[in-house]
Amino acid sequence: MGKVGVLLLNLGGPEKPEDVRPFLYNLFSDPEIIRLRFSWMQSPLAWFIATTRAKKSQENYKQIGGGSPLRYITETQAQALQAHLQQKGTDAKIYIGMRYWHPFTEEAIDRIKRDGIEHLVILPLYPHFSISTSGSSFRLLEKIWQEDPSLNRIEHTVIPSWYKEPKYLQAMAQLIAEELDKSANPDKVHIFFSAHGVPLSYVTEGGDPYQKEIVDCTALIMETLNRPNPHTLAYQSRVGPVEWLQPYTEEAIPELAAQGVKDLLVVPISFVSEHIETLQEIDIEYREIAEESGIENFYRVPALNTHPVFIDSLATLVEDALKSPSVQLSEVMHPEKTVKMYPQERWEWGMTTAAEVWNGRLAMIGFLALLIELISGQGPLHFVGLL
Ligand SMILES: C=CC1=C(C)c2cc3[nH]c(cc4nc(cc5[nH]c(cc1n2)c(C)c5CCC(=O)O)C(CCC(=O)O)=C4C)c(C)c3C=C
Ligand SMILES: [Fe+2]
Repeated sequence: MGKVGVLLLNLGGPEKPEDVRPFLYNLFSDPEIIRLRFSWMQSPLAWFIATTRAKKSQENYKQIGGGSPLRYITETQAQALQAHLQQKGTDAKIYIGMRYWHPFTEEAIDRIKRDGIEHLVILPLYPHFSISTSGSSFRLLEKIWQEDPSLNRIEHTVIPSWYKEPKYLQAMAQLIAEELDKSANPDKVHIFFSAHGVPLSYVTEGGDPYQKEIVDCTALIMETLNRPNPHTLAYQSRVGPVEWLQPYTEEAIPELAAQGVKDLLVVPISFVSEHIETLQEIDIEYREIAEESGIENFYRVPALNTHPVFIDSLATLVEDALKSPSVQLSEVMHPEKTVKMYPQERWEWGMTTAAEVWNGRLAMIGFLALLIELISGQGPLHFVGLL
């Protein structure tokens, strides 16, 4: 086999306070994160949300040292994976492609080309598929491939999701068991799986398999753990006014406390690395909510980071992908698939729901224009460079 590369995909995170606003701008500019009918609205809206959210978000990052550890952890995972693959007899170079911050996916592809990689395994560091995470990165890669025909000489294969990989499940169960055993009464601890949420419409309208994969994964981890503890699954990190997957973590914790739970072990389930949503949101915000509601012992399972069994599971995924028939980006993202990246709406005349939605949208556009003018001191036409 010729030169092998592995592209690890992740979201990326701001490394210092000044990075927060541009990072948020990149994130909210992504149509897979905020779905808008008019693409020209995406940039002004991303600018508006990034500007208004930056201060709060910077304060959160300050509580964990000023920036996200995601780049550093992903780099150590990449080194560990490269060394482990080498040990097992597979010579592969590992690349990191972040979606919204450095090192960007585009930079990784440039390096892959420069290094003359002939076989590329595309492995998202998200065990579960969501339109908003792996889907968004695959969509970007598809665009990069379409714009650069020279990439077609690289044979690529995609691993869309991999939460069933037995060593991944073992690593999760091992970490949970270690935390349980720190408690005075391990069997009484309530295991609380906290997954990153997504807007409900991603699942109900967009066909995102994310919720199903999270539910399946939770059951598989409990089966692998093989302990008698009660458990709950809830969703964290809601952003904006729309309904997200429920139950919400911040509501489920007080409910458990009201039912008499005193020992709670939080398991971050959608992430494989420590980042703001484990270090700040769970360790600080949810701990506070838990303690105020009467939970006496609040524990948290660490993220997998470079856990050797987890690195072994990533290596197995890469080895299996190289041996199996390739899965093309176009197959994962094909519009005929049940996952709809941009849900299409059908227009009907009359006093229909579609008309109501459109009236609401036009009103929102007017309101947004007013807000932009209030904040920037310039009207929307100035803002988009037309005046
Ligand atoms: C499986 C993981 C993730 C899903 C699903 C996901 C969806 C999703 N996220 C937002 C909004 C934000 N996410 C932010 C940061 C962030 N999110 C994930 C993972 C998932 N997001 C990671 C790994 C990170 C990076 C964390 C870091 O350490 O820097 C942020 C920025 C932080 C903040 O201001 O709260 C936002 C905003 C949406 C809207 C969404 C689904 C549509
Ligand atoms: Fe997120």
